[in-house]
Amino acid sequence: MHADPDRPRPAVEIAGLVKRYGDKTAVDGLDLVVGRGSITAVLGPNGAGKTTTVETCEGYRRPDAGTVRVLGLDPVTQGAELRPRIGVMLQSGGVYAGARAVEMLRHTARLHADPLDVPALVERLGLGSCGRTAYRRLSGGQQQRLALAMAVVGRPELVFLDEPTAGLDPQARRATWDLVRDLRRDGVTVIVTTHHMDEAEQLADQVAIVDHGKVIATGTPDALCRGGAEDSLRFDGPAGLDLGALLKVLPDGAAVAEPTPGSYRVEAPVDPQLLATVTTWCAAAGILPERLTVQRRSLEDVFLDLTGRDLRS
Ligand SMILES: Nc1ncnc2c1ncn2[C@@H]1O[C@H](COP(=O)(O)OP(=O)(O)OP(=O)(O)O)[C@@H](O)[C@H]1O
Repeated sequence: MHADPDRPRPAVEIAGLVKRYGDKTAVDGLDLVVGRGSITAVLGPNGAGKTTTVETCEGYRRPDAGTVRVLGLDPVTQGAELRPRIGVMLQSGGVYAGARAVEMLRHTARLHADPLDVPALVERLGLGSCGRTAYRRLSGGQQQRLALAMAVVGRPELVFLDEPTAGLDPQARRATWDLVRDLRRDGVTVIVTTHHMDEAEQLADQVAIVDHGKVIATGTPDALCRGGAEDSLRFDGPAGLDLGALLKVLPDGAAVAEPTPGSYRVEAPVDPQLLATVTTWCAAAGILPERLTVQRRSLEDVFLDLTGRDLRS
C-alpha cells in the first residue's frame, strides 16, 4: 500500500510502542493515530503510561520498541526539525523560578518566526495582572495558564497539553477550553491528557483510553458512550412492582432493579421498542410511570467499566 502523496500524514502515528524503565514496562505495545486539526484526549488511570507516551512523541524519551512519527518525523533522530513545529505544556518545571511571567512569554515568542500577539494572549488568559511577577510568586493556576501560553505562542502545528486545567478555577477552565477550540479552528492538532471526563467530553473529537500501557478504546466521546454496555431507563411508580413479570417481557440480557422503593431501573440497550415495551407493561398493570428518563452512560461510566474501580498503586 502506498501513501497518497497529496494527503498529509496524520499528525501522530504510534505503532507498537514499548517503553521500559528498568523492570517496569510503562508502555506495552501502544497504537494510536491522531488526525491533523483534531483534538484528542488521552485518558487513563494514574500510571497507565500516558505521560511516557506523550514524552516519547515530544522526543524526550527513546522507544524500546515500536515506531513513533510526529508530523511525519522521528522525534528522536529528527528532533531538531520537529521541535519548532510543536508546542508542549508540561505539568511543571522547565521555567526559571525568578523569571518574570510576561518577559518569559515575550522571550519565547521571539524564538519563533510568526508568534501570536503576546499582549492579546496575556489578556485572553487573564495574566495581565502578573506581568512583572516572578514565576515562583504566581499562583498554581497562573503558572498553569502561563505554561499554556508558552506552549501556543509560537503558533505550533501540534500542541501537547498535559492536564492543562488541573487546579484551575471554573473561569480559567473555560478560558482554556476556548483557547483549545480556537487552536483547532486554526488547524492546529491538540493532544491533551486529562483526568477530567467532562473536559474530554466537551473538547475532544477523539478519546483514547489508555491502561497498562496500551490503548484499550478509542472513538468519539459519543461513540464510546453508545458502544458496549447498556444505557438505562428509569421511572418511578408504586413500590414493590413485580419485577419478574416485567423482566419476562424485556429482551434477553436486560436487567431490572428497584434500587430504592418506588424507583425503578431497567438496564438494556435503550431504543424506541424498549420504551414501548416498558410503557405497555405499565399500562397493562394500570401504572403511570412517573419521571420516565433515559439515562445515557457518561464517559466516566465507560472509563470505569473499562479500567475498573480499583485504585492504582
Ligand atoms: N522516570 C521514570 N522512572 C521509572 N519509572 C517511571 C518513570 N516515569 C514513569 N514511570 C512509571 O511508568 C509507569 C507509567 O507512568 P506515566 O507517568 O507514563 O503514567 P501516566 O499515565 O502519565 O500517570 P498519571 O496519570 O499518574 O500522570 C508508572 O508505573 C510510573 O511509575
